[in-house]
Order: sequence, then structure tokens, then C-alpha cells
Amino acid sequence: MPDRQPIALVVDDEPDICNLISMTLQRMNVRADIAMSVAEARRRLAEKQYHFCLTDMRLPDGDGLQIVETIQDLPADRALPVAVITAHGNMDSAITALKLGAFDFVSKPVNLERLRSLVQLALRLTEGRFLESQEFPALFQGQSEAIQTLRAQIEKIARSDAPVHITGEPGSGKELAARCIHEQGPRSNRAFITLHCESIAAEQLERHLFGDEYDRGQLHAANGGTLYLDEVNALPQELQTKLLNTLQEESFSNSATGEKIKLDIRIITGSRKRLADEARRGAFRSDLYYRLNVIELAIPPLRQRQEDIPLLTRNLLRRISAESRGATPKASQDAIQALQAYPFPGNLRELENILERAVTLGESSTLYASDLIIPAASPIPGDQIGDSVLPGNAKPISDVVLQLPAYGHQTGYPGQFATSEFETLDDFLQSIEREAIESALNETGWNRTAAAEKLGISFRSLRYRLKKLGLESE
Ligand SMILES: Nc1ncnc2c1ncn2[C@@H]1O[C@H](COP(=O)(O)OP(=O)(O)OP(=O)(O)O)[C@@H](O)[C@H]1O
Repeated sequence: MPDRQPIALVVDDEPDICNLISMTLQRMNVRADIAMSVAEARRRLAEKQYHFCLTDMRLPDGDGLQIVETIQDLPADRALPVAVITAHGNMDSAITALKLGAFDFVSKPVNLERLRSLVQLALRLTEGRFLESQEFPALFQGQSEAIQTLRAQIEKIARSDAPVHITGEPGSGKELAARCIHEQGPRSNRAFITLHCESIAAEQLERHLFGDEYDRGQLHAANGGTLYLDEVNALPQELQTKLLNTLQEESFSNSATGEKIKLDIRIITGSRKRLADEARRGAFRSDLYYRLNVIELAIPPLRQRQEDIPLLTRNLLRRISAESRGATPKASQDAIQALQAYPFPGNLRELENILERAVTLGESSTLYASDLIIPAASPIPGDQIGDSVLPGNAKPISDVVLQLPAYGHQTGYPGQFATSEFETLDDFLQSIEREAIESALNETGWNRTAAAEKLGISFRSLRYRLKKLGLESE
């Protein structure tokens, strides 16, 4: 069936690499068309529908990022996944490519095993299986605009393999969002593993993550699938370093046995605190932050979507009653009003608890406001992400979400910024970059080598950025 054979577009001007990739693809029954320049690649993309594209970063008439951008601009029905080949150790350009919409990257010298798993993932992405989201049960319930936007974002994020960082108040649905991304993505038939970093003693975390002689650990368990690290900011510094190395090297060793294991996971992290703030004040490695925060997803607090409360209450009452094998009570209008008036610092989990208590204690078939035990005054903690803690005229983070292109990503950052304060996305990103660089320089007494290390970028790249931002005249 030659016409059903997948076709990849390989963009590279180095004949040796083209040969190596074509031969590897051939063995996987994938045909490769070669383009030697940005212009040739654009022409081919305009002429033919490819299953995926693999592009080198350095091209004679431009760079791989231009190819990634061209692909993002294709109409939705012609969308295809694109991955980049980066120079060895150049994480900067890999992350830039991911932010622009590349689904993955491979660095030189090209490791064939890594290339094969990238190709397999690309083929799974084009299969379209994950696109059948209409059939996907709406785990994320709600009809509010905020939830509809979130569901659409999750659907798009699921199409890539880039790291995602999810922010949101306690109980707002971060873990559920991570699970939805996994379930709708190409790794859905593999494991989804959660590690609650805050609830495990710091000295036990390493064992849980990297294993010991009795247990192979959560990284191993998640291999091939998705690892969700909840409250990732609770990882002790040494473990942050170890995790960073693991992600960079794409392999890890079992803590006790020393066995080296190749890593192929999607990593999703979550935190209540803004990780950018934690990185800024030195509590979280900024290089790891940049590595994990390629795509950011913000879950709005329940009080910003009060119109969802009737539906959520109805569904929760049904579930709770089914679990206790009782009849489902109806919530009265005054009960719904009482719930809608409450700010829910504990979000969905608190709503579940309030309803569970009411069902256990209630006896009638209708639940009234008087049956609900709702705390009178509920402080909304200041270090959490929510409408109450944003400075000045900044918008809640959920409003800062940018439009996601097909196979693309959101590029919002959890800073004190709202995009509305800036004229263009570039201005917005530059202000974040400037702030991160200035803070690294301040923390290192303007030692540029140390600052570059702290930021996880090369010295040359820091100098380039300093120049670009006008922080260095030379
Ligand atoms: N939109 C939603 N529809 C239905 N159930 C939801 C929704 N959002 C959250 N939940 C439910 O609320 C509970 C809390 O969600 P989850 O554990 O994902 O929150 P979290 O933000 O990860 O919490 P924590 O910060 O405590 O780790 C779960 O039982 C989850 O299934």
C-alpha cells in the first residue's frame, strides 16, 4: 500500500544527517522527502501534505524556527507535528522551538533510539486518534467560559509532548487537568503517575522518584507515559538538580542499584505558588523552571466560575449518593445561592466535602441551605494564585492565556504580568526575560558566568541577551 506509507519532510543541508535520518525512517516504513533550505521546505509544505516534519536548526537561508512558524501558520486541516534537531547541549533553542509549537526535539549527535521514539510519537500524533475529543468524557465539568477555554487548551496541549506547568489554587483541578492532557494525548495507553512532592518527607522523595533496591521508583513506573509532579516547588534543591540532569540526559540511574535507564516521559508539574516567584527568590532552580514551564496552564478558582456551581453540585450529589447507595437529593435554590456566595478557598475539593457532609447528615430528598455547613469567613491565602492576590490592575492569570496555534503552545508566564500591559507578545516576553536576567545577575553580584549558569543558558547566550535587552553596551 505505497500510498498509505507515511511521508516525512526532513529539512537539513548536511547530506550525512539526511542519509542517516532517511535510512532510519525507511526502516520504520516512513518515506522521507528532503529539503535543504527554508525556502525549499516552504515550497514542499505548500505542495504536499506530510505526516510530520523534522528540521535542523541551522539552515543556509535561515533557521529551523522559521519552519516551525511556517507550520503553525498552516490551516488546521493541513496541520502536522514538527520536531527540531538542535546543536548538542543547546537547550535554549530547543525550548524556543517548543514554545513556538514544535512537539519535541532531538540533539546532535542524533541518537537513533531517541530518533525512533520521536518518529513513533509523531506518527501517533498524526493518527488523529487523540483528536476524537468529542468522544472523550468531559472529566472537566462546567459550562462557564473559563472551563470551555480550559478544555480547548487541554485538547491542544495534549497534541504536543512538551513539558507543562499547571498553576492553580488547592483543589482547583490541577491533577485532573494533568490527567486529561495525558488521556487525550498520544501516551494515553501508557502509565499516568502522580507524585505529591509536598506530602512526602524530603528525604524519602529521592527514593520515590529514582527508586531503590525494592522499588524501581516513579520515574521508571511512568516511563513511556506521563509523570505528574504535584507541588513541584517542594522538591529539595539537590533533587531539583538531579531531576534537571535526568531531563537533560534523558536517562537516570536507579539510586540503589545504579542501573541506567533510558527515559521517555512527558513531564507535567503543578504548584499552588507561582513557580516564577519561587525561581526569582532562589527557592527553585531557574534553569529547571525554564525547562518545566515550556507550556503554562492556569486553572481558574471556582469563585471565578460560579455559574458552574449548579451543574457541579448536581453531578457531585449524584456521585456521592451512588457511592453511598442512597437516593440522590436535589439541591434547593437557596442551597445553590449559598454555595455561589461562598468564595471556596479549597475549590472543588471543598465543594465535594461540603456536599458529602450534607448528604451523610441530611435525611430529606431536598438539600436546603440550612443543611450545608459552610464556613463563615474564609481567608484566601495570599501566596496562592487567584484573583485576590494579583497586583494593581493585572488580570487574573486565566485571562492572560494566549491563543494556542495548532500543535502549538501557550507561552504565558506566571509572573506579575498581564499581557494587556504590553503592546505585543514580544514586549511581554522581553520583560520577563529582562526580569529573570536582572534577578540572576543581582543574586550573583553581576557575575555573568554564574548568572548564565543559574539561568541554565550559555555564557554566549547571556551576552547576546544582555546586548539585545540593552543591559550591556558592548
Ligand atoms: N472541573 C471539574 N469537574 C469535575 N471535577 C473536578 C473538576 N475540577 C476538579 N474536580 C475534582 O476536584 C477534586 C480536586 O481536584 P484535583 O485533585 O485535580 O485538584 P488539585 O488542584 O490538583 O488539588 P491540590 O492542589 O490539593 O493538589 C478532584 O476530586 C477532582 O476530580
